[in-house]
Amino acid sequence: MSTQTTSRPAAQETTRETDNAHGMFDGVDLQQLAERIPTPFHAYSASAIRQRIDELQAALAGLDATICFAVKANPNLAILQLMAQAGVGADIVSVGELRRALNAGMPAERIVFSGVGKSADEIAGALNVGIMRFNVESLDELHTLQRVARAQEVIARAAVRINPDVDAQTHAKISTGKSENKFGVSIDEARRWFAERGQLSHVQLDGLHVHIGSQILSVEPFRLALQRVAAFWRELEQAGHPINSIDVGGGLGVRYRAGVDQPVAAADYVGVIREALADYHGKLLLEPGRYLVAEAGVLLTRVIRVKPGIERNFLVLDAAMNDLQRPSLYDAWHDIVPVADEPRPMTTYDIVGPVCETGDTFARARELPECAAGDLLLIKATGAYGTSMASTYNSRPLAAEVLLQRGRYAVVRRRQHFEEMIAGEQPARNWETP
Ligand SMILES: Cc1ncc(COP(=O)(O)O)c(C=O)c1O
Ligand SMILES: N[C@@H](CCCC[NH3+])C(=O)O
Repeated sequence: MSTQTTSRPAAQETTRETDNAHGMFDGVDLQQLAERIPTPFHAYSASAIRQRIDELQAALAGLDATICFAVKANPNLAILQLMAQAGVGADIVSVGELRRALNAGMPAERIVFSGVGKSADEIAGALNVGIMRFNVESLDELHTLQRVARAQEVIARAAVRINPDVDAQTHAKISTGKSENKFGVSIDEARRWFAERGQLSHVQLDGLHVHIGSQILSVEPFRLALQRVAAFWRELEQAGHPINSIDVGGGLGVRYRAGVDQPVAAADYVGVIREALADYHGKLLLEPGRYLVAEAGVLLTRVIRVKPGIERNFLVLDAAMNDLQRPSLYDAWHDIVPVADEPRPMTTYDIVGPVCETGDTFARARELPECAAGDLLLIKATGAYGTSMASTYNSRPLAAEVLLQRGRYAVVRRRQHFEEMIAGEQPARNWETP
């Protein structure tokens, strides 16, 4: 799919914190943990998240850069708190995410608002708390921002999201930087915005933003997109439109399949940013989501039963597509391993959940040590876009989330009660005419 063109070795295959050999994860014995917390549940390693933040911050040393974590990757308050404590801000796409970021202690001046569908109410809410910047994705949105800011008698800071027409070489559903995608505007359109920005009395349009997609495993798409943004920035400077902030988006890929995926190291990624924007000395923003949290998370699940099917052997787990959608939605690979480290003969299973559709499949024809009912398994690299995309499909309550740190654990979301799941629903009693 993509080629690794950098000379530096890719990010290390395992780290001390994320090493789950012998059933340990951030110093916690997962067998013991699963005695305390009913499966399925998500576990995150705080140490592994901090390690990723440190890696990226170290790579950015000397630059005027702020990391704004893409909240959509994992909006758990404890995760956001961890980010806030490390000086990381937020990239939000809804007022729900804004509220989470503020509740977690992220200062408004470290929050950027992206997305093609910001409503006037959402814009008003974000302006009210004084967020750092809006990444504006259409002319209509720019006019709405001007209108709302004027009504509030404030100046909104804005960046135009450029669609650079670059193929991120990733899954089509998570590619965002091609001209056929709904995101951003062309450089031609952005040029017109700047030419006419004198008409914007309440919007300070002085930023550029680009985000070409997610789970990107090569530096080349980043390089190409940034070169296009940099050329446009130079053109704007010469035309007398100073740019104070360039937001390079997120998209850095992670290792879902050991021995196969070769993620780009943070230093190489930042190297590309430094190179493409060598003559730019303003503020830099980054919006990584997956890179900071994916490999720091695992989904713990037990085998309900082994079912010999007509053509295949099925391993039926207590986790399902409602707990982790990625395999069903994108045919995504996640490594799956037994927690117990005993030698057993290998066998081949289709690994499935209890939900009533064939798409509820975590892996097809996967080689695993022979399993039995009650065995504890780990589905790996589920820290990003796991719980954030979870649902209660088949009326399965949302799973618990647990934060681990050097041998200790804290439940950061308890398993949803059935009553909570149906809260707000009611029989059709009071019929009204609109
Ligand atoms: C605007 C924007 N920024 C950042 C991200 C985070 O992406 P990732 O999790 O791939 O780093 C996304 C999602 O792709 C996005 O749409
Ligand atoms: N939900 C996607 C990533 C989407 C990125 C958001 N812009 C995934 O699980 O891979």
